This record gives sequence, C-alpha cells and structure tokens, in this order.
Amino acid sequence: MKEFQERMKILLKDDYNLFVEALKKDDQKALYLNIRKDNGEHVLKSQYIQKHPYVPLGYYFDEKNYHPGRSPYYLAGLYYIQEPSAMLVATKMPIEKDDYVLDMCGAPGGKSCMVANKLGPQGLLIANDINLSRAKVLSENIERFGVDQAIVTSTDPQRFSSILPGFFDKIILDAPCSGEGMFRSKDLAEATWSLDKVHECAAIQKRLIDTAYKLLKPGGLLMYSTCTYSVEENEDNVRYAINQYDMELIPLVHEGGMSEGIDMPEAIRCYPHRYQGEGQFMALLQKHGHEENHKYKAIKPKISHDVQNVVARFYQDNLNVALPQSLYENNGHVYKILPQFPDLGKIQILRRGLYLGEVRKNYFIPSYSLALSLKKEDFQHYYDFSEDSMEIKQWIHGEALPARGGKGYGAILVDGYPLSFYKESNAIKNLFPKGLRR
Ligand SMILES: C[S@@+](CC[C@H](N)C(=O)[O-])C[C@H]1O[C@@H](n2cnc3c(N)ncnc32)[C@H](O)[C@@H]1O
Repeated sequence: MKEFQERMKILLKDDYNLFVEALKKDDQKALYLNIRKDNGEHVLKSQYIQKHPYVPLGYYFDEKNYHPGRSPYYLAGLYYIQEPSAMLVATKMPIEKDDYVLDMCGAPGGKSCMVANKLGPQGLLIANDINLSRAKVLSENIERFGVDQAIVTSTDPQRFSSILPGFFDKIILDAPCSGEGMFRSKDLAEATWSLDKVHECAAIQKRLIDTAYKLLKPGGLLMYSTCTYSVEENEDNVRYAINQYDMELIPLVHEGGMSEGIDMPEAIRCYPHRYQGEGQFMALLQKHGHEENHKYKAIKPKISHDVQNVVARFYQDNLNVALPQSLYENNGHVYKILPQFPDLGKIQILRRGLYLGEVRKNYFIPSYSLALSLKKEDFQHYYDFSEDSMEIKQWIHGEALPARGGKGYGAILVDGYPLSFYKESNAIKNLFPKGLRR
C-alpha cells in the first residue's frame, strides 16, 4: 500500500493530508426513492435524513440512528440504498423515456434501478452482469423496484455484439476496477492493492469499451465510470476510447465538491475530502457516425391458451387491472413482455420483463414482483398494516395470520404499499418469498 499512498500524494498534492483524514471517518450512507411509489418521502424518518443536493429523489441518512434497510418499506421497494457518489453516475446520465439502455456491469443494481426510475413504458433496460450469483442479486433488486421494462441477463457483454450491434441509445459501463475509492484508513495498512491489479483492470476495461462502442447507436452515449483513482483506469481509458474510435467527450456539469478529471475538465472525480461520499470517476462519451442498417428480432409472445386462461381468470377474480397484452411462458412461469424486447438468442436470461407468477395445473400463484408492481387500488382485496405492527413483523417472518373472513388472493400492504400476496381460506396464508423472510 506504500506505493498506492505515494501515487495518491502525486495525484492530490497539497490535498493529500485532507484525503487521509477523510478516510478515518465513517462512510456516508444514502438512498434514493422509487419513482413508482407515491409519496415515498413520507415514510422516511425526517430527523435522520438530509436531501442529497444533486440527486433528485436522493437522501443521505444517519446510519447510526436509522436503518432503512431493515424496514418493511425496503422490502416493499420504496427505495434503493446506494453509496452517494455512486448515485451520481446514473443521475448524470441523460436518459430519455423511450431510450434503450444497457447496464453492462450492472450488479447489484444501484445504477440499473435509477435508470428504471427515468424510463417510460416504451423504454428498455437490459441489466447485465457476467457473474451469475451477482446477477441474481441484480435481478432481485429489479424485482423489488417493480420494474417492468427490464431484462436481466448474465453473460460476457461481448456476446451481445453479434445480436444487438448499434442497438442501444445509452450504455452505462460501470467497470470492474481496482476499487481504490472504497478504501478506508484501515485498508491503507493492508496489502490489498497492487500496480499489477491496476494494469489488469485497465486492460479489461479497454475490452469492455470496445464492446460498448459496437453496441451503441451512432449518436448514442456511453457513461464510463469506476470507483477508483488510478489515471490508468480512468482518463487513460477515456483517451483510448477517443483515439481508437469515433467518439467525443461530452462535458459533465460539476456541482459543489466535484473535481475535474486529471487534464480532463469534462470528466468528474469525487474524493472523500471534497465530496460527501466515496471515490468515483465518471466521463460521458458520444459515438459519432451514421445510422447503421441492422435488423433486430423482437421477442414474440409465447403462451398456451390454457395457461393464458388461468392467468386471465386470476386477474378477473382478484385484481382491478387488465391482463397484460403480451405474455411469455417458460415452464409454467409467466412474464409480461413488451414489444420493444429484443430476442436475445441463447444469452442467459434471469428475468424477461415483469415476472407475474407460476401456473401449476390449473391455478396461478402470483409473484412478489407482481404485487410490488401494483398499487393498493389495483387489488380487489387487501389488508393494510402499519410499519411497526405485529402483523407486519409476523408476515416478514413468514407466519400465517388468522383468517379475517375473506376468500382468495389479496395483498398485504404496509401503510398502503404492497408487500406481497396472500391467500385466504381458514387462515391468511403467507406468500412472502421464503428467501426474503427474516
Ligand atoms: C463496480 S461493480 C458494478 C456496480 C453496479 N453498476 C451498481 O451500481 O450496483 C462491477 C461489476 O462488474 C462485473 N464484471 C466484471 N467483469 C465483467 C465483464 N467482463 N463483463 C460484465 N460485467 C463484469 C462484476 O461482477 C461486478 O458486479
């Protein structure tokens, strides 16, 4: 780590001591609200939060006194907990409602869920991570946010190149990196850093830039970001993109505390002694060139009449919303797909749009994600309990509740926000996912 410290001294000059002091402090926690949930701010404990100055829907919170991650509101998808500098990446990415967006290295999903906050019904997000177990977490977070314009995949992004060249309006490349921006004081004493690692990461990042360029539409935007300070992994790679390809650096707006890139005023660097958050780098690049003539295959609805009828009957008997127009069934698992969803061939897909639930024999088991994508008024039946009620504690623990005289499927709500489905007969049977119970 001595070598890392020497490099930081050269990089930061007079600021180095301030930087070392800042690393002694606890890291700052933050969250942003899910735009799909009305009035989400009211569920936050106002005495422990502070509005993030530059992130719409973003808040810092006091982790010593407030644990929003433990609240049932978290399980109801009201917010995403993310490091405050990392939040800037998707905040600074200009996203239009009907954009097709790829999050190449998406897990656990902090940027993907914020992109989903900005997309409209015609938009598309492909959220990918090469690592399957991390991609599963990404998929769970997309589920919790009730997103229906997203496909979650786990593949080497290079594999998209033959299927979707020139397809995306926007790509976020939040690259795997040496992670220097996440170090705290104690890390400085431990040998977890090496220059070899920096060079290894820089090489991987260049290959990811190559792929991103192929996948972008002419005129499309690439947000390149890392949580590290090394110039090799940041400005050098941005220069590589500009020199190697027909790409232009688009200036990002610097707000209080954000620093310029090294000899690159268009880019943003965040340092813990200047900005309330960890280390972060981001730069926005635009691909030049003319419209290319590629053909993409859209995924077609695929469901048998019998299965569709079972799902339709469930909607009619229990919900106040129409059955989605395009459904896709895979071994009894039913998804709502959208016309803009491309056919991804043999790429491993973890989530193909909104997962509605499973048809077994001739009945339908509605999913947690369906519940979280709906509003209170979309259910014909529900029981609404407060955040700190015994019923909500029992529910999250996986217990059934005593019957209250209803029949069939409905939603358990926490202060008006759907948390999961239940099935009532002689008890209120718990359909909250087993893996999330606590
Ligand atoms: C910095 S993290 C991404 C954080 C994420 N964007 C977020 O905001 O929650 C980098 C991710 O890149 C993934 N990764 C590593 N190599 C990759 C590759 N070649 N292609 C795609 N993802 C990769 C890692 O599994 C890791 O989850």
